Amino acid sequence: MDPSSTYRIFIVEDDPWYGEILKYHLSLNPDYEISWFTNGEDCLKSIGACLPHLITVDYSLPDTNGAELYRRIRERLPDTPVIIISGQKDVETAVGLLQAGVYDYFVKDERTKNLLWNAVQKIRENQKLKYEIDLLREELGQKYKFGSSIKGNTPAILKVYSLIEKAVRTNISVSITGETGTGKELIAKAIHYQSDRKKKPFVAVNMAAIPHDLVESELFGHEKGAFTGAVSRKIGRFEEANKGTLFLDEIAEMDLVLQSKLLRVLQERELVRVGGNEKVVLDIRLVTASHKNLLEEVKQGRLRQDLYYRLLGLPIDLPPLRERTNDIMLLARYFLDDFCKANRLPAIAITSAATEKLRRYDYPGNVRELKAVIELAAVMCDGAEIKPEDVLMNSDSESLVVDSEEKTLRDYTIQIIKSYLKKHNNNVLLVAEKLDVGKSTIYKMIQNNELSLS
Ligand SMILES: Nc1ncnc2c1ncn2[C@@H]1O[C@H](COP(=O)(O)OP(=O)(O)OP(=O)(O)O)[C@@H](O)[C@H]1O
Repeated sequence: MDPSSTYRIFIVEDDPWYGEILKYHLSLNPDYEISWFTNGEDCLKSIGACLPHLITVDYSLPDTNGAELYRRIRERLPDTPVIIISGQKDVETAVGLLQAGVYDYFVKDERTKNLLWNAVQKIRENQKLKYEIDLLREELGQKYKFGSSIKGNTPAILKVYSLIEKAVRTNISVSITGETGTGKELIAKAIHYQSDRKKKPFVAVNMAAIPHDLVESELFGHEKGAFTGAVSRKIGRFEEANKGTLFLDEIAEMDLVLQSKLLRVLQERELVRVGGNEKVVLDIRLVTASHKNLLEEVKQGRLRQDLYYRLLGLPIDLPPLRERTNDIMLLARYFLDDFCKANRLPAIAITSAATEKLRRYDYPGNVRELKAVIELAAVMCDGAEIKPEDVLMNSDSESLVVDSEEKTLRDYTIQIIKSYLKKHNNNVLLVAEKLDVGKSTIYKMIQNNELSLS
């Protein structure tokens, strides 16, 4: 329900005078469409006809009370915020209602109107954000479908598609293995965004990237004061991923002590934050990835065998690109079109000699490297077609770093000019001529500190 256009508020209030006040006050915002009911049954009946974004409920009603009406609303509208407005200040009832999940509890006095006004605004803002996040997640779901962002037609990759389809039907853990850049994270996202969990978070954690002494608190969170520097409570990545998917990348990098903690959390399906007592119940799908052979890690004593079997679930092995050469040109075309679109360039062709060169290379960095090679070729070429000399593999040039992602055209331009300057002893005129750019372009980059003549 989009909360940004007409915003439907139900008021349940049997006191005609107070009901009129609330209705009048909230109607001051022309976006709000107010429906006023004097008893609980009428409100429940109307829920069937149109869905409210928010409901305010007077605690004492002729046919029911606020707690009972809240319970019945909740059965039908689990996500709609309910505010209870009561004639009496009853702390025990208020605490009980808040624990049951009502959004807020106001006592009728001179401040109620303003409190309600502010609460409605805040709730609506949150609902708008949530609505936008849902839309974005929906879009991401489309993005991570086979054929849209995961490309490949070779039997090896078709087998991977069929395993993903099997994985999304259940909540089974998935362990993905494959060399760097083969698409492990992409597959993990595809599983998440095609599963029932797609509207909940996808949280990715690279075990190799977290400093050793912070891993536990990063994964499981900590309470305020748990250790020096723990100035406030921190929610860990497991909790962040609750109801969604947790992707633990480079799982083999975990030390043995942490492995036993992880095993306990997975077995008990609950965790306790570092320095705390409260148990947090977990409902996550776990997807792990590694470029190492995990069974070999078990044999070498670096990975606990019991953890290995816990994590294994449905194993998916991603073949390196050199073993699926028939996918190279499909991927190359896809990355090239994508790059041209993102940089508003006209479509670029690939000559057959360049195709040959692209197909022959063995891509130690796999799909990620192919993507970088293609993007660089798009920059190096004459704008119409990619020729073999535009296809620069890592092995062709030490000075050109082609394995990074998400660069802009300008980043690439700077990178290339830098490498040419280095190669030609900072001879700006020669470099300008060779790259067919104006020398003033290079001088301007030097002036802007984007380049230096070192
Ligand atoms: N089949 C594919 N179709 C389209 N793009 C792909 C495919 N496989 C990988 N990619 C792209 O290649 C890049 C690297 O993929 P990803 O990060 O998923 O690899 P990875 O195996 O997780 O790498 P690492 O082990 O280094 O973390 C990403 O830009 C991804 O979108």
